[in-house]
Amino acid sequence: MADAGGKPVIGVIGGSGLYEIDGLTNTRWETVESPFGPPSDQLLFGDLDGQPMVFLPRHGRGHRVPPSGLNFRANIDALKRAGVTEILSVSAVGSLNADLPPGMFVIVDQFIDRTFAREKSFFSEGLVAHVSMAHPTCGRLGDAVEEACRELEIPHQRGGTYLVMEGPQFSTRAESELYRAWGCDVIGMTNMPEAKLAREAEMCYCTVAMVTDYDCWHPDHDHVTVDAIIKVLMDNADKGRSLVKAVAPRLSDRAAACEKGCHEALTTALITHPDARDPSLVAKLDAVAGRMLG
Ligand SMILES: CSC[C@H]1O[C@H](OP(=O)(O)O)[C@H](O)[C@@H]1O
Ligand SMILES: Nc1ncnc2[nH]cnc12
Repeated sequence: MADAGGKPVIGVIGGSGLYEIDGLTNTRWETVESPFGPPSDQLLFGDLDGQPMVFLPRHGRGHRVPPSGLNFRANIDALKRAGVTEILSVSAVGSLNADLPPGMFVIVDQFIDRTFAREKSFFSEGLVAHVSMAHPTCGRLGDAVEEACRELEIPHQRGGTYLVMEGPQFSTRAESELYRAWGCDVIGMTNMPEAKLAREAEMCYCTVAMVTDYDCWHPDHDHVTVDAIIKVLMDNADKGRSLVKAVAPRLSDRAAACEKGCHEALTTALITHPDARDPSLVAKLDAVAGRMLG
């Protein structure tokens, strides 16, 4: 359990290309068990310039787990159990927008969820909840990421819509054009239901998306391949790691409670009458919804 003495604890979910954190001291990999099953890997606990940090490689060390095989519920539940209050999600994405070339970082603020083969909620029969997803990312965490991008002179865009596809195959040209017509900026396979579950678990969540390719719509660029993605990621890995290092201290002088309301998302969400709740589900939700379930 990471303890920041009432201050925010940052958890980094590292996507493709971000498998470690620079400058982390007092590190230890620990197994965190979750009633929702095994997370992608052990969690790496450490300190970054005195700020407690927890790191989870989204696809596991060695990139073993495909997007549809990720146990998103276990990942978020384990981070919550570890004491994390704010999640910085780092992701590789394709660009759907001519103004977002490879190498650009996008501080995502909206999602369109087109996934269909994933467990999307901690809640189910026996305890029903409906949280708001109107603003799926945390503006306070987004401010910290934006300040860090500016300081490091990383080319970035504040705001953007991330289309989440099921994968694992990349999109067809017709799909890519459709998502562009919808006004989407970037495309990836992992941030949903991650963001929904972070909201249900009352944690701040913000995505920094690193553009690696133009998917398959751009007339002047080849369609995306893993090789091309890895090449851009290697060129940008240092920037991604420096960004995480620069975000962490920006949180340390803040109150743990997020003024955007992320830590109170369940206050108005539970609808099942206390007498009608399933005790076994209530027990499973001890970390995610303990604040509301007592
Ligand atoms: C490496 S190819 C595509 C892979 O990369 C992205 O994952 P992440 O968000 O974890 O960086 C994308 O969504 C695919 O899963
Ligand atoms: N074009 C793309 N489509 C889906 N996921 C991606 N991750 C990186 N580039 C991608």
